[in-house]
Amino acid sequence: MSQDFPNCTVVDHPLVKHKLTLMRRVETSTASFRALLQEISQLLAYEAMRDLKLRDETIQTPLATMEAPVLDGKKLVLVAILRAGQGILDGMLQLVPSARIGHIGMYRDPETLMAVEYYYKVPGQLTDRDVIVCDPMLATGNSAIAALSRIKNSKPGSLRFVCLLACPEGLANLREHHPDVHVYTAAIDERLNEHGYILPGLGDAGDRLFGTK
Ligand SMILES: O=P(O)(O)OC[C@H]1O[C@H](OP(=O)(O)OP(=O)(O)O)[C@H](O)[C@@H]1O
Ligand SMILES: O=c1cc[nH]c(=O)[nH]1
Ligand SMILES: [Mg+2]
Repeated sequence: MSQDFPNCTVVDHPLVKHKLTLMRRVETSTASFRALLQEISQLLAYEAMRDLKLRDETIQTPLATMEAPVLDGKKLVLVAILRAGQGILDGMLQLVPSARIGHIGMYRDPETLMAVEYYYKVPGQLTDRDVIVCDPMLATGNSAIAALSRIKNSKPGSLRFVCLLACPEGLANLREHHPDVHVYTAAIDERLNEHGYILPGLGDAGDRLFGTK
């Protein structure tokens, strides 16, 4: 848990730190950025999924019968905040291919920095499911707050948020609106600039992931 933000776990691992540094570098190509985001998302998932429930199943090894733990992938719902959240979702799906998927389309109004929703498709029945909302950037926190509020209407069994980079302003805002939602991130950067971008950050995650600039 982060010292200043009890609602946040910084996944503080050399592999995560190294890959994040590569992603931050301005000269990193779109192809590398995409591959790195998938890889780092799997490392973040390792922590974010640590307390998922298992059930025992009777299996046969070559030598014996045993009760062995299995995940119920269908109980897990991964929700990407479009566009950039798709990069995290793709990485996590490789670990839990049977997870159910949701998409929330949102963009930030550049003037107000408020989130504008343009798409919502999430499995309807969430009451007995673990939901992980994915978006690489927690900047003002407005997009995450809006997405989490929307999902809470369906009363999920549990709800957590995974990002790549957070900042103090976004974490404080998120904590104020959703104190019950734990955040997993690779790093907490210094601050926001006057345009609502994370410093030092990595720039515009969506544009870097999809090569749109
Ligand atoms: O915490 P916030 O201040 O709300 O900022 C974070 C949001 O900004 C980015 O999305 P963007 O609006 O650029 O959309 P995109 O993913 O389509 O590029 C990012 O992927 C988050 O969704
Ligand atoms: O630094 C930031 C802030 C919001 N969205 C991004 O993609 N990057
Ligand atoms: Mg963007």
